[in-house]
Amino acid sequence: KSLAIVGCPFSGGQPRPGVDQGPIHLIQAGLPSQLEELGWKVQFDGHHQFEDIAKFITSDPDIGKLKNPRVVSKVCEAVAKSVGSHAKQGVLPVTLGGDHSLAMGTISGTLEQYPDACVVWIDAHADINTAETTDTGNIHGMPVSFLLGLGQPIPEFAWIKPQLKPNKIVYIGLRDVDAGEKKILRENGIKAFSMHEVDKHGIGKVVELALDHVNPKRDLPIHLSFDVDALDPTVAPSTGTPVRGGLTFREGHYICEAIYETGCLVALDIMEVNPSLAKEEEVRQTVAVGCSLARSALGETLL
Ligand SMILES: N[C@@]1(C(=O)O)CN(C[C@@H]2CCCCN2)C[C@@H]1CCC[B-](O)(O)O
Ligand SMILES: [Mn+2]
Ligand SMILES: [Mn+2]
Ligand SMILES: [Mn+2]
Repeated sequence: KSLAIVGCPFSGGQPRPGVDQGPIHLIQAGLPSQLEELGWKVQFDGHHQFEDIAKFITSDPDIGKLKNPRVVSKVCEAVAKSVGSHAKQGVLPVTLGGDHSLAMGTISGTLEQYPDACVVWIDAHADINTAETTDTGNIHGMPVSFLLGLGQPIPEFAWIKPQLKPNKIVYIGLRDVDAGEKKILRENGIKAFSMHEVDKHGIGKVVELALDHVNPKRDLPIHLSFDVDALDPTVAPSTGTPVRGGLTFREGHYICEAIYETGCLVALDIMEVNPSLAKEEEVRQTVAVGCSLARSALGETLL
């Protein structure tokens, strides 16, 4: 079994510097050899993929509220090609962010190869704002709306085929959802397990219910997109938009272990590790949790 680590040194979907250094910190913490330890054949295409794209875009004025729209779009398009080509070769793409706007690329790539794939989105946020609903204009808060084809089409993002259907995505960990996003979730009947449901049912039941919704027969490919800010800030402090009251270390890892156990995982994203936002020990802790989440999603077990 082969996997390809797709390092995405990209921060254009949000304003805080440093998240582009997430991949190199995860790699330098030893992730490739940790995954080889689990029996994976690991390929890594280097730290500089996608970096030169921004150079060719000399001007990138806001489109409405959207910031860095052309660079975000072009980088995500390149990520889609990379993820799609790995998937086509039967190689499991492990995308390391970088901010969560990159999921427009990773999930587009997955759907190219696995049109029937479902998406499990682990996050404090829904990342489903449209150009009309976003308050910040930060595109890392919007990828799901593009993947679903919601809101007015934006020519610069025309490459994104709205292949994802509302009943093929499920969220776990939500606790900071904008009013406009709540409306979108409701109107589209999108299933979301907030931290309230996690408290109520326990993580085991929530994962079961989430998979029952998007993958009832456990026979569909799964794309797991994990934003480390889904975890409580005491667990993953060095991230761009921390929100209190998040998943425990174990709840986060349980989700990854349970997804691996389905045998359906075809793509993994570990996003929003920003190694420049906290003290050295907290950065180390956040990077370490990014690596351990990846290991758990890729077969590491406790016994
Ligand atoms: N919805 C958001 C957006 O910017 O669109 C607004 N939110 C920050 C905002 C601060 C004030 C209280 C309400 N929340 C961040 C989120 C995007 C997170 C992107 B992710 O990839 O980190 O999940
Ligand atoms: Mn390659
Ligand atoms: Mn996110
Ligand atoms: Mn988030």
